[in-house]
Amino acid sequence: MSRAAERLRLMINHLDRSSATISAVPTYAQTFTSRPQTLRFTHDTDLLTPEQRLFYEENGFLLIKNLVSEEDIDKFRMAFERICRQEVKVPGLVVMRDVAIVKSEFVADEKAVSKLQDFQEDPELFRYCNLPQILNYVECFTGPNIMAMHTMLINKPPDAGKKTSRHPMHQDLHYFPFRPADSIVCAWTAMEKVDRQNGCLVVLPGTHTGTLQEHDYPEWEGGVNKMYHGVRDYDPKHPRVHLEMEKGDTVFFHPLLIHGSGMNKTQGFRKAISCHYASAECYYIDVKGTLQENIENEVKDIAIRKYGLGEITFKDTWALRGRLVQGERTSL
Ligand SMILES: CCCCCCCCCCCCCCCCCCCC(=O)SCCNC(=O)CCNC(=O)[C@H](O)C(C)(C)COP(=O)(O)OP(=O)(O)OC[C@H]1O[C@@H](n2cnc3c(N)ncnc32)[C@H](O)[C@@H]1OP(=O)(O)O
Ligand SMILES: Nc1ncnc2c1ncn2[C@@H]1O[C@H](COP(=O)(O)OP(=O)(O)OP(=O)(O)O)[C@@H](O)[C@H]1O
Ligand SMILES: O=C(O)CCC(=O)C(=O)O
Ligand SMILES: [Fe+2]
Ligand SMILES: [Mg+2]
Repeated sequence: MSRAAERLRLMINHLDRSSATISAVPTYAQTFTSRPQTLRFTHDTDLLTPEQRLFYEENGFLLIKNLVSEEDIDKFRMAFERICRQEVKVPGLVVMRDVAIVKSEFVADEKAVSKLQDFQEDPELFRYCNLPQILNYVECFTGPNIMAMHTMLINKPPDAGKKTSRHPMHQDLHYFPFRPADSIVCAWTAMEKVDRQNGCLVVLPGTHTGTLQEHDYPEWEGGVNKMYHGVRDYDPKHPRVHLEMEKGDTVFFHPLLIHGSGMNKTQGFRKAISCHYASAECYYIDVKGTLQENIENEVKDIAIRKYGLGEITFKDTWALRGRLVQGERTSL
């Protein structure tokens, strides 16, 4: 047994025996989730410290400082700018504009773009998903066979005055027709300093131990972006944590963790790059008749309308976009 594993075993024994909390483990969730008796959400790869494993088990997220170099982030930023200037055309890429500016005149400029989605065919941006230091952490949550299922570069615009720059509280699993949830993880890297002013991520710690909630468009007066569904009823009293991060810091989080982001009150475009990974052993599920049927219908509509695809299944919209990044492609 490795030293880290041995420390973890001792720690778990301690948890099982004692009702006291461990002061070394910073925990936001301990008042409303029971402490894990077994480790359900993490694998032992010798990378995570026992404290980090317990933190993720209890809170559903883990922030790693300074994981991606400035140099890489600057390169991703340049790749983003080239796409905005329309100097490259990337197959499958979805360029989204904020609902508040979408009706205004088109300008080929980063100021018109609020999000790039599905950049798996852009070699420079997709390099993010293959960064070894990211995959080493991802493996702790997915195991060794890893698929990159969903890619995004978010360029959160200054709020145009209608609060449309907010991202409602949601669970990413709502969008995914594959399981098990515990073998899925999102990596989200700040491309610059993100804080409450420019709309950092906001998470409800511990909610990853719950179930998938019903999602729908929130009733916001100023409008809501396409597909920005939110959890219909979440407990507004649940403690929230604002994840303030520096350039290169990366948070890994569980797809059931309820999270969103606040308004961008600055004049800058807040940038982050992210990838949702899943174990290649995950399997597709049929979401017909479930809470996810509304998103299935929306995604299928877009696939048909935008890509001129005939009948396509929700499952296939994912199978076509997913890419193997480590190990063997077995099931997804
Ligand atoms: C190989 C198979 C391909 C299958 C493709 C399937 C594509 C769908 C992908 C969606 C999957 C979502 C997965 C997310 C999973 C992770 C969890 C993340 C949580 C989120 O991030 S939720 C948000 C994710 N969704 C998006 O980002 C939406 C993606 N955006 C788009 O699909 C397009 O940008 C959009 C919104 C459809 C617009 O594109 P386009 O049709 O090119 O734009 P037009 O300018 O022509 O406008 C058409 C029409 O739409 C209105 N519009 C435009 N932008 C918006 C907006 N942001 N919000 C609301 N409405 C918008 C525009 O006004 C036009 O309306 P009309 O009434 O004038 O027709
Ligand atoms: N009225 C609301 N209904 C639903 N979700 C909301 C509402 N207000 C804020 N949120 C969501 O809560 C999350 C964070 O909101 P928060 O209140 O922390 O941000 P903010 O108001 O922009 O910033 P701050 O509180 O720091 O001033 C975001 O996901 C946001 O979309
Ligand atoms: O970057 C953000 O503002 C939130 C992104 C997010 O949660 C998502 O796209 O799923
Ligand atoms: Fe999300
Ligand atoms: Mg607020």
